[in-house]
Amino acid sequence: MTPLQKSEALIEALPWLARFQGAVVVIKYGGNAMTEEHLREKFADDVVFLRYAGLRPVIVHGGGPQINAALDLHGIASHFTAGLRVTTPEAMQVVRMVLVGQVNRDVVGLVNRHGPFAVGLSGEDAHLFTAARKHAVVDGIPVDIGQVGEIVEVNPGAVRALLADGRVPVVSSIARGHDGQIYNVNADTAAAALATALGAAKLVVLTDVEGLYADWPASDKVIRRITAGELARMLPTLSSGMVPKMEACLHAVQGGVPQAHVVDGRQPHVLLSEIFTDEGIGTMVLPDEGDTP
Ligand SMILES: Nc1ncnc2c1ncn2[C@@H]1O[C@H](COP(=O)(O)OP(=O)(O)O)[C@@H](O)[C@H]1O
Ligand SMILES: CC(=O)N[C@@H](CCC(=O)OP(=O)(O)O)C(=O)O
Repeated sequence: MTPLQKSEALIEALPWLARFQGAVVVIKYGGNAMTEEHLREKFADDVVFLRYAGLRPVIVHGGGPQINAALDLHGIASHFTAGLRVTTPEAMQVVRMVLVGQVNRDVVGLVNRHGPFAVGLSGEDAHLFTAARKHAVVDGIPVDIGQVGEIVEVNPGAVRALLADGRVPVVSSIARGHDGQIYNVNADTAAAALATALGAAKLVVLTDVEGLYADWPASDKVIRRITAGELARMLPTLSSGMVPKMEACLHAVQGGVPQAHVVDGRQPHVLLSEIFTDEGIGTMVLPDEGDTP
């Protein structure tokens, strides 16, 4: 690339830099998007780039595959119902240990290669997330899935304080309950709840597929744009991990977040491509017409 081409590439980002100056962007970093080291480093570089460019990124991370591996080592089998982990008290200890003690630390460490930006938080900290026990619904029937939580309250004060101090909050999706228990919350759900509570300009979900496929697994045609109403109608047809992911995007836009995106975390620098170009990366979820804030 010549110096002129480099300058032109930077100038192309100008409208987006102006538009998102000071904006909070919540990034859901899925466990499946963090399996390769060179991609993990590029992800962290992008986050720090956003911070230096004047945006206020917040990371909510997952860790499904990492939890599966740790449960395996403990001789505990992994079971999912409607995309949610069936979480026994025994499994809950492993989930918390892996998310808060391992994955959160790794993400904080990657971002902090660039300076003192990232601060890790569990959703339990400063009452960030309060959850109630959630049941999965299978064929219209509620099914007990153990210590899985749905978020009933978000207290984003600690995250706001970190943002005001120029930090990059890195949040694990564990919540405390009013009943004194700890709960395992799906990380997509947690990211959407936090994006809504912070009044974020965007929710960006990094996963291991290009976006929402129209007719998966029969076809891999990516849906580029979908409105909340269209997505609500499509939700009952979705399976596995896409259920909580697309529910989360729907709740975010219904909660006032102007746009939610599902993008391919296997693509290097996908975060910058999504925020600074207009080329339609992945799937964009928009509010219904008339609901635009
Ligand atoms: N309609 C769909 N479009 C894309 N992926 C789908 C769809 N339905 C189910 N999936 C599955 O959902 C997976 C993503 O969810 P999940 O494994 O929970 O990701 P993450 O760890 O990033 O949260 C995809 O890898 C794919 O196997
Ligand atoms: C209730 C529930 O399913 N919790 C998830 C939390 C981690 C997560 O969501 O990780 P990914 O984003 O990588 O899938 C789990 O235990 O796997």
